Amino acid sequence: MSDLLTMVDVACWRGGRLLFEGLSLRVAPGEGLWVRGPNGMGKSSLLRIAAGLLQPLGGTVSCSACALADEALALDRELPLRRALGLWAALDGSRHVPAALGALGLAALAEVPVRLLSTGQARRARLARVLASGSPLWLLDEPLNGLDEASVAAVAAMISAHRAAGGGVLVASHLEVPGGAWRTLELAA
Ligand SMILES: Nc1ncnc2c1ncn2[C@@H]1O[C@H](COP(=O)(O)OP(=O)(O)OP(=O)(O)O)[C@@H](O)[C@H]1O
Repeated sequence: MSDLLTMVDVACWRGGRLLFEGLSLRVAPGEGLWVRGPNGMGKSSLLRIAAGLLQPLGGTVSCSACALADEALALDRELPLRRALGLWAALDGSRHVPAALGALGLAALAEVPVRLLSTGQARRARLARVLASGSPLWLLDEPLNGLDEASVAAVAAMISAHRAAGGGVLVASHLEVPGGAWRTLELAA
């Protein structure tokens, strides 16, 4: 099966400096790749390049349909959560919203407007958005930030199931993320 993400010899210039160069990686179906490194090394920038949101200085990027969960909630604050997630699901032509709500323990909040979610609930909602998208490749930026123990377990189960179904995950995280074995990529100065 072909890779979900391939980067070859990628370089990134941001904030007036070279963050990294000569970076190559791949994520195959079922795989997880964990990007580590100190603050400011370019982990989030790497995910944005993979998502096509940031132009690399050099190199080539080939990425299947992907969904990025970063700091941005990217959900309409005025809509009930179920409908806000539905906009993302519709974009990909999939119907994964009930599964996403259930997986992140958000089913009881389906009709609550996004703006009323607590900080932790909103963090779970940004991950539910990724699941709802039905995308084969997930790009997760610090997915465990601000999550309680039960939510971390839910994220682990969600990642395991996604990988078992042939999905791939590229995660940037300071904490070890459960959900299967990870290959690691260290961004260092
Ligand atoms: N929008 C932007 N414009 C200019 N420079 C930026 C922008 N976003 C980030 N940078 C710079 O790019 C560098 C890498 O940032 P990035 O967020 O990719 O690092 P990171 O490894 O994810 O950091 P952290 O672990 O703190 O989240 C930093 O020096 C940062 O100041």
